[in-house]
Amino acid sequence: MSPERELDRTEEIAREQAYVSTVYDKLDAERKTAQRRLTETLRLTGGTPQARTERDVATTLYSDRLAQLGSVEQGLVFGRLDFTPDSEEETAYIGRLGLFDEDDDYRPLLIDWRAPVARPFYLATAASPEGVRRRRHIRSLSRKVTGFDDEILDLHAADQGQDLGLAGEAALLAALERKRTGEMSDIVATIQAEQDRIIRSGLNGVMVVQGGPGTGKTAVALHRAAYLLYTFRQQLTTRGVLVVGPNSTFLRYIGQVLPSLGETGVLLSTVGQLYPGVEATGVDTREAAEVKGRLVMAEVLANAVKDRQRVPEPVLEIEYERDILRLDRKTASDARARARRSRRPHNQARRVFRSELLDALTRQAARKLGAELLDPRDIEDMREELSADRGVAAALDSLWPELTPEGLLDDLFADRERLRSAAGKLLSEADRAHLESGRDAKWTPADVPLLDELAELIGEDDTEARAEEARREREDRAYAEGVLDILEQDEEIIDEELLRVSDVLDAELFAERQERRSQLTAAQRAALDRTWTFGHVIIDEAQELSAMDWRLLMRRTPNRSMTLVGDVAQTGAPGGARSWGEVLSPYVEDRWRLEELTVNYRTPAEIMAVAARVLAEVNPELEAPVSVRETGVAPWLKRLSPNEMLAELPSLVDKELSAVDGGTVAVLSPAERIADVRAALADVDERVSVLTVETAKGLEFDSVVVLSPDEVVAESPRGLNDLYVALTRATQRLGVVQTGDLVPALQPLG
Ligand SMILES: Nc1ncnc2c1ncn2[C@@H]1O[C@H](COP(=O)(O)OP(=O)(O)OP(=O)(O)O)[C@@H](O)[C@H]1O
Repeated sequence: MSPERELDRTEEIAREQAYVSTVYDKLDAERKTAQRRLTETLRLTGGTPQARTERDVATTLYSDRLAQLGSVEQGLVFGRLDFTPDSEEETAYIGRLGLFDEDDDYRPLLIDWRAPVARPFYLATAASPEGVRRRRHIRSLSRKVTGFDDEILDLHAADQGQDLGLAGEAALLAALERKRTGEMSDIVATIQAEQDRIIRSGLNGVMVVQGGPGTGKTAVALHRAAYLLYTFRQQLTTRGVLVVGPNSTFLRYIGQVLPSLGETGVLLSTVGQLYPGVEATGVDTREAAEVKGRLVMAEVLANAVKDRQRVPEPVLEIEYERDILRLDRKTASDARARARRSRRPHNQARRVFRSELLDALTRQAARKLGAELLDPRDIEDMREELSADRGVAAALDSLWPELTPEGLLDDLFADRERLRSAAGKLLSEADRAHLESGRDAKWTPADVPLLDELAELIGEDDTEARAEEARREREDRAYAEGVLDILEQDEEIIDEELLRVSDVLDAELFAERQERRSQLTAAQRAALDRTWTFGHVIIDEAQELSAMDWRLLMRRTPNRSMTLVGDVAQTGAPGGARSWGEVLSPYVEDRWRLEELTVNYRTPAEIMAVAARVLAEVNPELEAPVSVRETGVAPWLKRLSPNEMLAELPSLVDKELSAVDGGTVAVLSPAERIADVRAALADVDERVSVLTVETAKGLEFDSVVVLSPDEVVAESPRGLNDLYVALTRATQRLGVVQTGDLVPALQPLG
């Protein structure tokens, strides 16, 4: 760069610094105001219940605002748009949130990246500039502007990224070259046009985002959550947004992205965490997980519940008051048919069944005593006595017991006969054997959708609990009103005191109601409530979900406002998706829209060439995404015996660590060898992760070493898909250690 141009740049940086500093000053002022208001609100005490509610709302509001203002510190201002002279727009600065100058007629100082005005920052191209003359990416470190990259959007200007339609190519490449830390970063400054369209797509309906590895599906999904919360805040804050990921390692990896965008009201969860009260820490065998995920399990479970609704074969004798009552098959069958016809879940229909049988037993007992001698009141008393009798209760329970989802599922998998009866022809003997032998003492993630299905089938008999709650509320109110009456009649009590007492009484009732509604955010409440339904659900790595997982998630999204992101070419789960249509048709038929991402931002071209050969073996019709960059570093392959591999791993990993100079390294191993590999790398640097391919899904590392690829392929029916996933985790370097046969697709490496 010539000295003059260098000087110009320095001056330009100083000008940008002055503006950016003004924006930070405004941020500081906003923080101070929010803090002051919060402190003032917290200081207030007493007042009417109405005032207290208002105070609670204000406290939440100011705390949220403070958290939001605190989260946008880094890279607050990252873009600037200059428009053509004939455009009506003025120069606009784009950043992580919107800030306005109240003293200057609310002139925007900074425009939130999600606002419609910011859109040209992501969409404008030389061919379609949208009134933009220049797009500038501002680089900064803490509050200091360190540089900028300009793009002049006129047709004569060179547009290097034209082939792939990249916006802000220099800033994008700088972001992609950055060393990975083990936590995903946001991409607000460099969102690309094809991604922007998906992020800002409307709230309603089911949208599927299909894209190969590294195309930014996860990034897009999270930015979409932030966009939807910004644009449809009213609608979404009450019901909340759920983001589902494949496992907790993945959730930790993405956990910081939304907070860094100032959004904390999103529940991140795996399917296995969506059944409150159950921690699914067990592990299924691959085969057991596959069987548990099949759609027929819904029928098997429905049968299992029906099997617990029995009738006597042929007569049940019940001892009652030194006599014997007889319950025959026909009476019980009629009662069962009536209870089932009520279409209520098992525990609620149980009431109908019991009531029918108590009627029958009362008639029988009355006949024995000579029914003509009894009046209706005697008969009613007799029914109550029968209902309270332990022997009778036990007999009725033996026919139609109260069930819990956990109890029933445990019994089903532990009892060969029960399972055989419920499965009928739906499961083969081998399938059933997988369910029995694959049992873990702990619940597994694949059990969770089964428990959820059972919770629907079994239901909860909350008649008494609800009646009790209503009674308590009535009593409290009556008591409060009674006391107030007394106080009003007592002339000795002065008005002020009367007011105070009435406040306390009402406040007590109010507090009780509040306790139930609670001050938690929608996301927090949703996490505690199995029957919660969300305003929008985003599912990442959606191709991995089983049919039973889908049933659970669809129950949580009755409005079908969903974003599903995934790649059917990366499906590793044996029960995972082969096509999106197949997965969705039971729920929305063909009413879903497909968006595709085509550019790979993660994996350099050299590595992608290797991965693409594996993909061609999976299915020659599938196309690998196009890499956005090259590194000039060829992937390496080493042939070693298994023992040599374990011995050499520490030094191989050390070499990779120094090659990525402060970046991250992953060693991806077949599941069979993972324990040995972990032991061999026990003392290694914390930037090294040792993982199976399954747990590496969705993650990325600067360098990846794949061990024994032939075993990865052999380990599962979708082994080639797994190998494809493994090879595409790298952002810079790839190595392969071969211990057995060479996988044909990797031949050119050797
Ligand atoms: N527009 C962008 N600007 C900067 N970085 C980006 C952009 N899009 C994607 N990336 C980066 O590319 C990498 C891959 O993105 P992401 O993990 O979202 O891809 P993915 O499609 O979910 O991949 P996979 O299916 O392999 O898990 C991440 O590091 C992400 O930050």
